[in-house]
Amino acid sequence: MTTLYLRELEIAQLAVQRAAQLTKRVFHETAKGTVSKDDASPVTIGDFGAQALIIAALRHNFPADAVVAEEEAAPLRADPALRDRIWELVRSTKLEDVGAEGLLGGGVRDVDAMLEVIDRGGSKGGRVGRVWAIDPIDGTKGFLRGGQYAVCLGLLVDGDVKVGVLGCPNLPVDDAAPLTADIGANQTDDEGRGVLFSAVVGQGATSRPLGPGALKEGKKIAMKAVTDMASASFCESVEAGHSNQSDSAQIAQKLGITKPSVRMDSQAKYGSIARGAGDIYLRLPTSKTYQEKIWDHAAGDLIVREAGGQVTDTTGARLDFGVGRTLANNKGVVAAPAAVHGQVIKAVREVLKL
Ligand SMILES: Nc1ncnc2c1ncn2[C@@H]1O[C@H](COP(=O)(O)OS(=O)(=O)O)[C@@H](OP(=O)(O)O)[C@H]1O
Ligand SMILES: [Mg+2]
Ligand SMILES: [Mg+2]
Ligand SMILES: [Mg+2]
Repeated sequence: MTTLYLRELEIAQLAVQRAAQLTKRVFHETAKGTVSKDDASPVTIGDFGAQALIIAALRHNFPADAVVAEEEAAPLRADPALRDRIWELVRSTKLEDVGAEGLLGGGVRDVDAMLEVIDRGGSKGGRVGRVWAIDPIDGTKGFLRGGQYAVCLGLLVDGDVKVGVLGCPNLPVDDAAPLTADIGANQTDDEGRGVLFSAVVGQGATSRPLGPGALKEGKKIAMKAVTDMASASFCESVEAGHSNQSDSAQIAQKLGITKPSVRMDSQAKYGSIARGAGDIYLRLPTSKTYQEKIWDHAAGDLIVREAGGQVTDTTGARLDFGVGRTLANNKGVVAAPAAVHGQVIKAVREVLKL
């Protein structure tokens, strides 16, 4: 039993590590090739490049698996200059460890293969079979602002998350480092930064340095016990449009939480609470129509649950990853240590009148 999903875990970790090397290069460039998508959200050359490298690694190792990924190649087909900038990044990003690079299949053949591989992320998802969920850069706005972002990869089997990996280049390596108020801006990936969170179902969650060298043994991580709500705080989005701020203030008041929320972009929030640096992840619906995307939650959901947490929507129902590309059956997210999750949900339901 203990070797279950071992190969999937190894490939996922290496694929995320390699993709994060690409995003780190873009993070340090002033011109990030930002394009605005139809929903007015940004995407950069880093998002496209990381998606190409991750899908290439998955296709080499698990050619029969379906892939649900956030980005598509259409804007690159319409803009050869943008396409060529991404190709240059993809072509030249390799793992230092030749053996590890070989395991990933050695990258992408040419520029046309890159466009093709990016568009392999268009699966509908669903309840049956193996589906990889990819967010090549989660928290693109944070990435552009110099805040937190994450490279995210999860494996769903028949709708359940079995493997989750999060690469967070701008979080401290040290699991015990406290979360500072300015974690959402002016971050670096200097020495001491860059962490890779992983989990396999039934086998716990770990953290280890993200790179650039060979991946070291992971350390088990666990959520911090919340014994007193007065010393706890919420971990929430930076973007006000992604989580309802006035509802969260009322919920905090009901629970007796007095500390301000820690604001951080991306699934770095899930990783941070899973290792006990933060307490409770709260994401409250801002609109009746927005459906959360599976790639924004799959890896984080498993990592938190394997670290001793519970992850549900605002009604207390588990996140349902088996209904397609979105979490159509869920509204919002509440992730907390198992012992206090029920108490948090009660307050959320009262305030949201659920
Ligand atoms: N309206 C609305 N409501 C909720 N969530 C939304 C909404 N619009 C976008 N998104 C998704 O939010 C992803 C980033 O989420 P976070 O809130 O964790 O980070 S951030 O503080 O907003 O950067 C972000 O992921 P990326 O696009 O990968 O950055 C979006 O998928
Ligand atoms: Mg996006
Ligand atoms: Mg995202
Ligand atoms: Mg993204």
